[in-house]
Amino acid sequence: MSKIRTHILGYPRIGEQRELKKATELYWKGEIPAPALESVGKELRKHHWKKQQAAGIDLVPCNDFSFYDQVLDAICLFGNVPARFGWDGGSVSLQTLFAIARGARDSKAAGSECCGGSCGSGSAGFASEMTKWFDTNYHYIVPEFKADTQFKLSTTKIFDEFKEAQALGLNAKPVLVGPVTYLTLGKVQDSANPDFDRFELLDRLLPVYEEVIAKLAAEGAEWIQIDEPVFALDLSERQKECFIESYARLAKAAGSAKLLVATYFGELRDNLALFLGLPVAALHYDAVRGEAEVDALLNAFPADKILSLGVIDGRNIWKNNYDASLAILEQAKAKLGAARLWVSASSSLLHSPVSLASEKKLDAEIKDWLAFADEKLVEIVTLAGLLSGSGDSAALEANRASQKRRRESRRIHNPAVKARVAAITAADGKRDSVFAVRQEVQREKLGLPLFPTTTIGSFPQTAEVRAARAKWKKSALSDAEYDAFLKEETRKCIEWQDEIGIDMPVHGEFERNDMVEYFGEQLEGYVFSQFGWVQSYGSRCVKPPILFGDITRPKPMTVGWTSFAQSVTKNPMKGMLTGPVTILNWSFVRDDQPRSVSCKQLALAIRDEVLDLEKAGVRVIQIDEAALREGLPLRKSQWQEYLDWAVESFRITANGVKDETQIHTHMCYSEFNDIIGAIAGMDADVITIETSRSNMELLDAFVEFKYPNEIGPGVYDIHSPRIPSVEQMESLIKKAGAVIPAGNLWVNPDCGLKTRGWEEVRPALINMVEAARKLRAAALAAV
Ligand SMILES: CN1c2c(nc(N)[nH]c2=O)NC[C@@H]1CNc1ccc(C(=O)N[C@@H](CCC(=O)N[C@@H](CCC(=O)N[C@@H](CCC(=O)O)C(=O)O)C(=O)O)C(=O)O)cc1
Ligand SMILES: N[C@@H](CCS)C(=O)O
Ligand SMILES: [Zn+2]
Repeated sequence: MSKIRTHILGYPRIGEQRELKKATELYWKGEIPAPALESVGKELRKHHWKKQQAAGIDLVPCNDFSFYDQVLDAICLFGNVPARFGWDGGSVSLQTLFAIARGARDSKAAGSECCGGSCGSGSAGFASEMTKWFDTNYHYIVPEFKADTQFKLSTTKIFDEFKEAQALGLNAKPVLVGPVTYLTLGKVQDSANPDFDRFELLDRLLPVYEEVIAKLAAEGAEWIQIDEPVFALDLSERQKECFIESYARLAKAAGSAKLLVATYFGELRDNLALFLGLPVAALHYDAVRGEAEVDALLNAFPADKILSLGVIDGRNIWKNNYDASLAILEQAKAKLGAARLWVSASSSLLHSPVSLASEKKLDAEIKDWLAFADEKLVEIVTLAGLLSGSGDSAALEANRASQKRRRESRRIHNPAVKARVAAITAADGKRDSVFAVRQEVQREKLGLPLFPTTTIGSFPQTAEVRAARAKWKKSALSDAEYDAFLKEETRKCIEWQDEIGIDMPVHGEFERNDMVEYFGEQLEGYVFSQFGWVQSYGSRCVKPPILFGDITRPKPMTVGWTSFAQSVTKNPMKGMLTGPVTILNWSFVRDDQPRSVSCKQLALAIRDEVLDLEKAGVRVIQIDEAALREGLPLRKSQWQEYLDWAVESFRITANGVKDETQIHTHMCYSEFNDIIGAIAGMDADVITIETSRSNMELLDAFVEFKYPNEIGPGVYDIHSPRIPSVEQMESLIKKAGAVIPAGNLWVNPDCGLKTRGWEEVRPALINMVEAARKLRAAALAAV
């Protein structure tokens, strides 16, 4: 029996202890030079290849490493650098790469980047936009196109990393984002030609792909992986034509090298025939998200190609069920034969934490159910071995036993929670009165001025705050000391808000490591790791908590902090919670029940918190749903079903309160046009949204829909270190005021202030309050 080959599409780049994050941030601060950062990158790549090799992976990827983002690497590879960065047309430097991602104060000195997000449009080298990668919590840099965009080979990274692997004795598989995905993910930013069709650029882009592929082939690459995850989306005829044209040309350019085209994150549906017809040697398919389609795929699979089946979930942390995977793989083997079948993970392992090895505190019972990236490597190799008939039958038995332990664990199932979900009725999601009635009651109770000012919740998570938490976690700071420190931070923050005249203060979220992890840590049914970091954008990482069982809230989670905060001020304090949909979308969630059920369990737990806050006298409660939109399925036909249960979950959470309690929600970086009906259906009294960078354009959806409730369109771009002036914010509020009734309009930043420094936040909020005051005075004078 021939051996079945194994490979992965990509490996996490951050390092087991986030070495890449730490080195990159030191470089940004000027504390280490570029060669030192390069050397950390090189060591990490070597370490990652060695781990894959040691696990027995046959074909390791290269160029999956990145100092920031793989799409940004492609932007640099193709010389698609926006003109504002002053690139001289030579090899794109690391400085320019970071400037595209983070902004450059001076386009001629593109290394002097200035922010952790992106600079506002007033700055010469403002950063390129960043947006989420499909339905993940990973963000990529958006390529920018103009009608006259030209492409030319402009970096050697992909060749250098291939050679680096060669020098270590590995014939690695270079990975590159595909041309149709690249053009689809980019945006036309051309004021002279706003309607330019970006797919017109294909003919200019393909020669660079041909050059890269031919060069890799000449250097000895046996396989080249081209990622085309847009196959999981609804494709236009134009995109389909682009696929045909692209791969006819790339297949010719490959020469002695063989191409593998990878799709992941969803089913192919009506793109199946197009995918299977690509003139390439191998195709990768996500058999986790696309399990229901495997039959159709196998029945139509061409006789001349290799199929790479991703049976290990690259997006979640559960140990693979070997029996279930083997059933799929056996079926594929029977159709294609062992020589034409490869075993892999569904997607790149970029979306998985690195390794379980350093998790010393993780609950032992639950740890036995998990597999992070390193454990997934072993799973891939074990499955291929079992399939080849040479496998480790003890491993199969151990896997069966572990699956059984998980299935039967008493810790997963809580009959009371299941009964409570089953007993949910429409009344649970309904306020006592309609918005117009509530608005009157709340106006009277809260006594807020016109254009009330507030913020979104977090204040700067300074190095001091994070260091105190780190010390407390290591027991170098006692509970009492940490508590006193946090109280002092909170008190100072609230007093300052009162001093500058913020109408509705927040407590600042200093006690929270992350808006999702913090709640996960306090809910029963969750465990959390120590080092389970996953890259979110650039050097920023998140540590998603692990939702493993039925959810309960053993005790109030935020009432103590919010009550303390309220005691500091006479102004109405806004209590701050993360909503069930966002907690779900930013957690690793159980795979043994529908997401909708987990979401409703979370909704009931957060509802209890909302009601406890109300009981404690908190008159305003914000329930953040930052990730509501990103949870939308990739196919439009599935949107409504998701929106139905997501909105219902929010309503269950929020709507048990009295009319006089004001419910806020918040959403950042969302396009609202196509989901505005669902947002209105949430029936929050106030919604705050991110609008400043779009110059209030994102408000259009609310205006067109005649959104009835109150709105706080952001007037301060918190991704930028720039301090907005009173006039800038005044003009944004006026713009909003022209289309939203003045009595419904709030004044606030786009999002939380946790990534900003106090030196930026202080003047920006003082200006914001002043802008609101001026407009208030003008409005009163006009009466
Ligand atoms: C709004 N966003 C969020 C997303 N997902 C979430 N789960 N949460 C979000 O807020 N997705 C979309 C966006 C993405 N945006 C961001 C913004 C900022 C970050 C970020 O700052 N991440 C931090 C890690 C945050 C954290 O949990 N920190 C912990 C641990 C801190 C730490 O590393 N401590 C060190 C010691 C430090 C010292 O001694 O000074 C250690 O333990 O070794 C904490 O605060 O306690 C990051 O650093 O990347 C992410 C996404
Ligand atoms: N309340 C959170 C929302 C972020 S989306 C914050 O202010 O950071
Ligand atoms: Zn936000």
